[in-house]
Amino acid sequence: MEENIVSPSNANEINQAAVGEWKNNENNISYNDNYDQNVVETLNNTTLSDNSVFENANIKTQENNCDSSFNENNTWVNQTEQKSHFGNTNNPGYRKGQGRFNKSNNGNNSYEKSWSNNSTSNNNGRGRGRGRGIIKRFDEENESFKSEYDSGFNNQGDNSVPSHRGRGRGRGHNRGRGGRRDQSSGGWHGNSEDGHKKHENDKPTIPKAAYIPPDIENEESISGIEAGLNFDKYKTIEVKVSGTNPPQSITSFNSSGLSTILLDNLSNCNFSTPTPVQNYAIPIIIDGRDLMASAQTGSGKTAAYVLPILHNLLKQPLQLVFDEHHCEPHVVIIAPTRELVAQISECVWKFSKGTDIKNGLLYGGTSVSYQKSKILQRGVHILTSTPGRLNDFVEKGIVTFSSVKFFVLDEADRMLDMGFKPEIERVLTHSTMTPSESRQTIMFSATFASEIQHMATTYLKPDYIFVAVGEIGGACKDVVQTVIEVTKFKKKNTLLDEIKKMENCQGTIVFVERKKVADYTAAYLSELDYPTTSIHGAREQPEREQALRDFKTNKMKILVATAVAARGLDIKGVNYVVNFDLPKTIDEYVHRIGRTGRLGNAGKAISFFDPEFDGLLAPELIRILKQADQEVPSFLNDASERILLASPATDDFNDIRTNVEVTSNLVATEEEEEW
Ligand SMILES: Nc1ncnc2c1ncn2[C@@H]1O[C@H](COP(=O)(O)OP(=O)(O)OP(=O)(O)O)[C@@H](O)[C@H]1O
Repeated sequence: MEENIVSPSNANEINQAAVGEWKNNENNISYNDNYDQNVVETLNNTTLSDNSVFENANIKTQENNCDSSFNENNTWVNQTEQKSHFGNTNNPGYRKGQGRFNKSNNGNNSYEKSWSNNSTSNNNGRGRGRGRGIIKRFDEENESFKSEYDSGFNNQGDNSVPSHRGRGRGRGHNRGRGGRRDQSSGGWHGNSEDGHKKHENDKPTIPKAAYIPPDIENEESISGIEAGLNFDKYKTIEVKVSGTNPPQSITSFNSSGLSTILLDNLSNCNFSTPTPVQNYAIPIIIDGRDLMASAQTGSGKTAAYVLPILHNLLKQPLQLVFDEHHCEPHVVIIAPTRELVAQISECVWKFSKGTDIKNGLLYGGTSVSYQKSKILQRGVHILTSTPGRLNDFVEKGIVTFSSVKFFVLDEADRMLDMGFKPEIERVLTHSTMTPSESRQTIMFSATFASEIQHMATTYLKPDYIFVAVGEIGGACKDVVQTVIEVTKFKKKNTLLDEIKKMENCQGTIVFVERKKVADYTAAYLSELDYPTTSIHGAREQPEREQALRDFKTNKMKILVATAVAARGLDIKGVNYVVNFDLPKTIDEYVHRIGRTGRLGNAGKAISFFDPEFDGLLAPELIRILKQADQEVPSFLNDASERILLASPATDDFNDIRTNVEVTSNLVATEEEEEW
């Protein structure tokens, strides 16, 4: 099928779904969230699949399914299931909902005032219906397809996000404002009449647009965060190294032995002093050892593996292996989200500048044919990818692994948890993959639960080195953490209060659990004149990237995000992280609040704790607060006591191996070295 190419310039024109249930009683706008907490766990246990199917599929949307019976054989579902490697459909996640509408975003990628109860804005869309059925939906947080138990309908005219329909009939709960926002009139257009007719008559087929992301413009556009006042405090963090004969750590880039061209690039990027994780990881990787490393968020883990890998490639140049049909990268880096893959690839780009090293990237939501032609045009030494897209290319024989010398898992614990593990296993057990003895396997994360470490050892050589900078899974101490007790119905007002208290809300990320709450919250804040955008898995890729760009360039002050933005994203000037909804796991909390307070800069995290829903997190939250020398509010202690009565706290952990040598603070000081 021909791809419908969308370039960044017209990316904004794609509409996106925003779902939620609104009540607008004149001046009192409220949101009715029928969120069933229990379904989240189910959703987390769903299958992995490949996002690129999107691009190969003709997606049929059903518009405004008012009072209609829904097509059970959703085209999208069928397209998905035809792909046998998308595997397990036995484990559907179910999400309950009631009638709801989709609301498209406008062309500015923001949520401008748009839904005021204004009779002149033709704001009279009606949606009724209560359909239920198991449907397949792509979940970009997990880059996977999920089956969902969904009711409700799409009250939107030309939504390019596939609609999801099960059987349905009867009355729904939407009122008014569904539909597409027409830029020409600036209002919401309820389009139930039109939509209904189209649904009955022609069921339009909307080809999936294939997006070509913009190339990196220059170093300036991807420049990293500048070191903050607390950068020097990194020196005081305890570092534990375990494993036999670890190489001596370095104390400066100049004495690291890194190639001159890398040193030049480092200096161009204003990297003057290595961070602790760089002090340790660089010599270990240069020395050819496998490595599992944990260090706090924002402490330079990416450069800690990119630099020594580049160094080794430069020291022993490897011929590019490719032809018009396939290529064999020497380095494969896998990360969980698309934006993170792009960011890592930018890091490779800036440090390999001036060398012959070829760098490619693959991620979902973008044109398959474009990415294919990019990597086959000239071959790649280093390929950075999300797992789903990589496996798609592997299945098609476009990428094989016979030449792999380095295999890197960034956010390794996430890559090895239930969600991504099958995808990673598929790569590592691929018939062409070089055996672990013939490659270096490298894993990094700020969090590394011991069960994940156990799993990870399967892929590492037995003599791998383990480096722990500070407490594994600990929060960055430069983030001041505040926890506020608030019930779910008061969160919206509390958020507003907190934003008003900020001197300047520029650089605020608000994390929510659900995509529709992300859209609702972004719309709500925009309505109150706080320029806000959102990033989540139901947004089209161009919109996601535009949202990030708008936030990075301060066009938007606030970014409302789901888990897609929790890990790895390195954005300058993030001053606040607000956990509007707390995540389900403490590791996720650590990653989220780590979007601020990076590289020695100060940051602030505010979390809304709803005792009804967040109680289970209380003991771990207290542990993290204490570890980071933060105040523990009494309500949290109370909540924790209730939980601990049921289950005792877990111990701290380190390297899971008990039979290896452990060295603490192995780093030589500058003085020692000079001496
Ligand atoms: N030695 C250094 N000197 C100056 N800047 C650095 C140095 N190391 C890393 N940085 C910058 O610090 C920022 C954080 O780095 P990076 O994103 O690699 O952190 P991380 O540890 O991977 O964080 P996370 O756990 O959130 O993924 C980036 O902007 C990077 O360019």
